[in-house]
Amino acid sequence: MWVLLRGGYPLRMLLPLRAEWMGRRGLPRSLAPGPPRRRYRKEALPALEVPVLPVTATEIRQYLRAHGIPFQDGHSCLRAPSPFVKALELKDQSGATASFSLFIDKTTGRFLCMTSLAEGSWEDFQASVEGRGDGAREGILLGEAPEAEDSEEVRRIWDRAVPLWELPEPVEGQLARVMFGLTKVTDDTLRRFNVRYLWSARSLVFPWLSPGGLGLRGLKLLGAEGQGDGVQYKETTIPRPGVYYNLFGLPLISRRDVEVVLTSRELDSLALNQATGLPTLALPRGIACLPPALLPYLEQFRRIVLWLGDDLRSWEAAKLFARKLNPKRCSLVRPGDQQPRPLEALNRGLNLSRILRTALPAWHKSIVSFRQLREEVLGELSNVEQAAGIRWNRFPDLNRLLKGHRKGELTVFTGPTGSGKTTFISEYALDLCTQGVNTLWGSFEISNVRLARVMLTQFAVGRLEEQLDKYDEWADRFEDLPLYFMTFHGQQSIRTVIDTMQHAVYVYDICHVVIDNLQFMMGHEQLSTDRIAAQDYIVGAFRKFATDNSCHVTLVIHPRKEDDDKELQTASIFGSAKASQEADNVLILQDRKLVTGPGKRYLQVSKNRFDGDVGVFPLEFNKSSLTFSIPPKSKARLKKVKDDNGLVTKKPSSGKKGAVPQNSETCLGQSHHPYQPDVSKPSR
Ligand SMILES: Nc1ncnc2c1ncn2[C@@H]1O[C@H](COP(=O)(O)OP(=O)(O)OP(=O)(O)O)[C@@H](O)[C@H]1O
Repeated sequence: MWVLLRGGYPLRMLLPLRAEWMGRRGLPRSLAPGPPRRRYRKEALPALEVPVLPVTATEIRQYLRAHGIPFQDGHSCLRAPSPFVKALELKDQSGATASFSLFIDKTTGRFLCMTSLAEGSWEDFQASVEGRGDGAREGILLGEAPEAEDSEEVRRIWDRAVPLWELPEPVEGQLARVMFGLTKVTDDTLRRFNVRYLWSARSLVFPWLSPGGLGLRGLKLLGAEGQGDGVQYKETTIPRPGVYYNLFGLPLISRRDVEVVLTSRELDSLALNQATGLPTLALPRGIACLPPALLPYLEQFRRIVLWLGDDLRSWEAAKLFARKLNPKRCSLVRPGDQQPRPLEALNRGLNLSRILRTALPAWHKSIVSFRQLREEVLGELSNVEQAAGIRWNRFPDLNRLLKGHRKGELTVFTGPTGSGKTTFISEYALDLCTQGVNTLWGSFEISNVRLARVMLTQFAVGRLEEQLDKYDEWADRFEDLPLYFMTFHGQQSIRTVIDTMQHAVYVYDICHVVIDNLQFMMGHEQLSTDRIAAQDYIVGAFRKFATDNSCHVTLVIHPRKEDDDKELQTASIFGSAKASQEADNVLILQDRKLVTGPGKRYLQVSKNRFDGDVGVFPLEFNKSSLTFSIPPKSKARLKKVKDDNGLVTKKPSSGKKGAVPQNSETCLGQSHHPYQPDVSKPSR
């Protein structure tokens, strides 16, 4: 009997939020479309103390060759005969292809057998091949997983939902079509994709079906609400988003299809398929992520066109996903006026096939001409606001100075010991995370539990100690944030940390990594020259990582020892000038009072490569919610100082020319928090 599976290497160093400290619903769940996965014994999941090195595609190939296992090199996976098929005595139904039904992810080594649905880590695979499997300890295939906890609810909703044309009141069907922009989508298309409507929730219902179309694994409900002139859509998935892995449209894909169009919404897939007749698939969580667990299902396609949406964020997501899918087989539809998202294109009477023909190859050689870049530049110029990045909800002054949070940048953050660096950076990252920025935390100094407690308090904007009855409500919402933690504590080697970050980018589409703080990667060098050289090397490694992976890295660095009564400057960052040279942004938490301010801390942007705006704004700390916010009607003013070197020139702060008035908005003490994702839910 073949045995599987324990978590693969890097997953052990990454802690998804739900895994340990929130794990009320932490049942093992399968990660890919298809019938329920086979489970392994939970107790077979050992806590790993010694980090195992990640595997490379070359090592996987060498291993397979050394053990006489034939394989085919695919786009993102290697395909090999599945030992699990033989072990389970499953019939090989369609010849050679089915016999090569084991997909091994080239980046992580994780495997999935498409026939038996056995899955596991690279180590599990090796253990199985080498016959090291001691069934009891490693976890024997237990047969079908028990029914998921939500399955009854899924079935109940599905049974109550009906096709749009079967609604008792035809006018309801018409109304729904208008709300969802489906007036041009035919009944036939809706029937093929098995789309229903749940009248009581005024929601469309998209099923998550197994590849054969037989089993029902989950549902996505899409509600629409009129808002002003437009319509606001709201998605609900069962199971919850973190484990909803439905490639919508999969049952309609034939084994012979060699081309597919990926969309970010089910409605777009319907429109595209109807207008072009091409196979289409919708990603389960839109542009938020492309989980590697879905990659085996996309291996058969020689060409993949990504048509994800009509804004810059969709375009950026398409470029990132193409890397994972192998850019050589990907083409991207660029957003533009005449290239809106597919459903809108259908409704506007545009020719969708023609738009698809304009898709640009995702693959670039290392040297490009301006001709290849000109469209990209135009995209940025015509979407200036989006190109400036994601704006903070809680820190409007940061938006004024930095304009937004952009991919691929390195931010260095410093401040005196104990000034509140971790507390501030936690809220700064949380703000972005609640807006869908997939975030990875490396907290080497304080434990993940303590950090998560701070974050949860900031998320709820209040002390939860005194209202434990609200804990679950907040924790449930917090759990759905795309937030992950490295499980490192104390000194770590930079190589291990970068490898783990790399893995997280691949698996969770991480766009923001927070490292608190750099000193924990510097080893134990005693000599100050060694320490400075070590720091330069580490800063260089993070810089390269940010650029290569289009991922923002925020790096906390301690300042050098300075006079207590002096303000910190860019040059006060510990080490050589390398950190501030490599950084795109330098933020300093100053704990000396503003000259004109009320004795509060303030944040200084002392370097901003994006457009050069630098300056300071006051922060007010709220001890019960652990949040920083802007004091209402503060007399303190924002200083805007431009300096070519990125160094701050000290200037008197009040009443100066060029000063920007302080935003008087405040979030504290309000029962309604504009930055909460869903304010109508729990009360405080
Ligand atoms: N502005 C503030 N005023 C008062 N207390 C604060 C403020 N900011 C943070 N704190 C509190 O001070 C303590 C230390 O904060 P934090 O760990 O964020 O500081 P730090 O600068 O990261 O520390 P270190 O230099 O040790 O890394 C925490 O208990 C936090 O709640």
